[in-house]
Amino acid sequence: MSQLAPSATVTPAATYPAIRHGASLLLAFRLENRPVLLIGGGVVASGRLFFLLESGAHVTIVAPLPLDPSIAYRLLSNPEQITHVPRDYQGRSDEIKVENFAMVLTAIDDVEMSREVCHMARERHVPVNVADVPPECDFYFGAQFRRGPLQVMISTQGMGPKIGAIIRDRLAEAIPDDIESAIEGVGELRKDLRKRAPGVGGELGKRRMEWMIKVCEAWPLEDMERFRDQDLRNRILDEGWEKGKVLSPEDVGAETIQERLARWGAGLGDTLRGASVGVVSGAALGAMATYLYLKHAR
Ligand SMILES: C[C@@]1(CC(=O)O)c2cc3[nH]c(cc4nc(cc5[nH]c(cc(n2)[C@H]1CCC(=O)O)[C@@](C)(CC(=O)O)[C@@H]5CCC(=O)O)C(CC(=O)O)=C4CCC(=O)O)c(CCC(=O)O)c3CC(=O)O
Ligand SMILES: NC(=O)C1=CN([C@@H]2O[C@H](COP(=O)(O)OP(=O)(O)OC[C@H]3O[C@@H](n4cnc5c(N)ncnc54)[C@H](O)[C@@H]3O)[C@@H](O)[C@H]2O)C=CC1
Repeated sequence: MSQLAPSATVTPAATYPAIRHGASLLLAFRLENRPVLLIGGGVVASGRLFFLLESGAHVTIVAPLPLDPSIAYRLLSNPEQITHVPRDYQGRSDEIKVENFAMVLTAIDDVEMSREVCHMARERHVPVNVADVPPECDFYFGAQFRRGPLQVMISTQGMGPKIGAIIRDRLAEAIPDDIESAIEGVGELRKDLRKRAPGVGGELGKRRMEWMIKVCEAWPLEDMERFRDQDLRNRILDEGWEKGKVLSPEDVGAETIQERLARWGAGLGDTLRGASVGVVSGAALGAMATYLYLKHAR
């Protein structure tokens, strides 16, 4: 309870949403290069490992052999991100201490050991997830999908993980195709804007944010991938930002052939970088060009 300052005005309660307890705090946890302890080597641990590797964490896995095949594969494919200790975790007597990690996860079929690990982690204020015992989780995983920079997670507060996965599949279907290009385009535009109007906060920061909000509102999601084109970004900044205006897609006109080719070039580059074959034949290039054409032509 706090004492309101005498000058504070209280707005009627109806103005603000009511607090409904029972929610989790949804966050995007940044783990790049941070150490995480993963105990267990089965199929659930394998799912945890995948998401940890994508986040850039360094994972210490303590689990006896045999490991789930996908974990064995990751040990070979991402050795720099994983340390494997091939034995059972011993709880309090183990020389691997929970306090040396940013996060601790157990995915084992030993509830007593899981409970011990949970207590150890909580004593040291290290966030912990125990896959088989929800009350021993400081945070839950959720059903999720990723499209480039976009990540979506569904939580049902532990009530129904499978229904969470079904809802996730429906949401994924509803997201426009190639949303990653739209987000990348906006990211590039924000980066260029910051070069012209650098710094944090202040009047300039306010103007920058107001302008970005208006740009995002003026452009349909499906068109924002065009911001990946440098010439278009320059135009939007020169004729828009510099003059206190916001250009809409109508203002800049339909995409020019040059812009489209530039975007295709970027797309083709990505495709080639992602290709697992070293040599791409002329026929394959032609097929890729057709694919990109169909993908981008509207
Ligand atoms: C609390 C939580 C803790 C945590 O794990 O963080 C938890 C707990 C438990 N799950 C159990 C069972 C199953 N879990 C799944 C699947 C997933 N479980 C996930 C998350 C969570 N599971 C957290 C809450 C999430 C939320 O709030 O919605 C998902 C979303 C994410 C992920 O794990 O990566 C992933 C789907 C990902 C995907 O499909 O993409 C399936 C289905 C399947 O395998 O296909 C089954 C069998 C069917 C069923 O039981 O529904 C049991 C054993 C129950 C028992 O013994 O009967 C417990 C323990 C308990 O409930 O007591
Ligand atoms: N949260 C979730 O989404 C789900 C949770 N579960 C629960 O999660 C737990 C793990 O599930 P699975 O991976 O399917 O089990 P699993 O039986 O395939 O794997 C268990 C792993 O833990 C290892 N292990 C056991 N004691 C250990 C110790 N002291 N130290 C290190 N490793 C140890 C085993 O060697 C094995 O590799 C189970 O209790 C299961 O009920 C199951 C399905 C989904």
